[in-house]
Amino acid sequence: MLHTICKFNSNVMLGKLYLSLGICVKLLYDSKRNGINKGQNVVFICNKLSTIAGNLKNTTLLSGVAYIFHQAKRDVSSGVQAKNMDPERQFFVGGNWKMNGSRREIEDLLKNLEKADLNPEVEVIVAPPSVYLEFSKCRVPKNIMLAAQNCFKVAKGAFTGEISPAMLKDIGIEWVILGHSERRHIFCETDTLICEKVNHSRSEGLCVIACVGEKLEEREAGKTQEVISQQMKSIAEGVKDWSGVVIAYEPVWAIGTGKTATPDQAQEVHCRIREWLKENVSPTVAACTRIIYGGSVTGKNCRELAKQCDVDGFLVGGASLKPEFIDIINATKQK
Ligand SMILES: O=C[C@H](O)COP(=O)(O)O
Repeated sequence: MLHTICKFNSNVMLGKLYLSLGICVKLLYDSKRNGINKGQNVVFICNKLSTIAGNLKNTTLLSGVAYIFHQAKRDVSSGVQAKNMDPERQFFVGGNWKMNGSRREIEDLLKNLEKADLNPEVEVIVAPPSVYLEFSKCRVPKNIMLAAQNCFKVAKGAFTGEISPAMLKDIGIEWVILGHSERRHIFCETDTLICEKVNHSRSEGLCVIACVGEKLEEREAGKTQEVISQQMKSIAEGVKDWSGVVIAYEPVWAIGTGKTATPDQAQEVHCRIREWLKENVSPTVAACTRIIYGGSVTGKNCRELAKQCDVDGFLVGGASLKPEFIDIINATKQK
């Protein structure tokens, strides 16, 4: 896609070429950082270029931008967008450290990740306890991003013990986990509150890993689909721009229990979540949104789970504190 957009004609001046290439690379980088997948890149870059072109005064730069804009638009109308809408979703692995770790342990975990041979095609985040986010920010390897494990629904105020998306952004954090079952069931967070948190986080520019999942009794009562649909509905009500949202399916009965969902069970629910997105949001969002699995993922079971066509990664708890986290990150490499 980048190749297509940057296809210059030989009579474009070298200066314009470099300036324009620089903008393309920057925009592509921004689109990746924002969690935008290949399918959305052309549209994203078109929109950004039109904004830049609208604001620029430098005529040389403007002509370079206009040229790329023209090329990008032409490619969109000639079907490049449609081709890239194939669900090529970048594999995503998150490590949720929950309420674990000390400065020393976190330093070791990050050093081990830095030394590891991680598949560069996988997007990796780790979520330390909030008190260690800034400490981790100074030590996290460049190829890994940080997430908070929670945040509140407003920017500031009298909310003792809470942290806001604005505060997370202020210290350079780009992701947050919301709606985790431990927040739902131990801290009694409702769908309404989760919706408000998702909405506020997205509006502040934080990317969100939004969790859904049924309890054992709900599964046994045949209510999995109903529960997941309700949770998806409240999350979706808080999302206008899906480019920075990852959905984590975490069956509550599989979290920290050693009872992993079978690959078929995971695939069945992931497929239904994608169908839900298709019917209730849009086919594009359904095709581009990563749906990751969480619940007793280990170095041993990750490869079979990763083979499922709608499993786009993992949210890992216990095993993210162990060396096997590296095998989980590399699950697709070892297929
Ligand atoms: O956020 C992660 C999930 O709660 C999974 O935890 P677990 O891998 O320890 O089962």
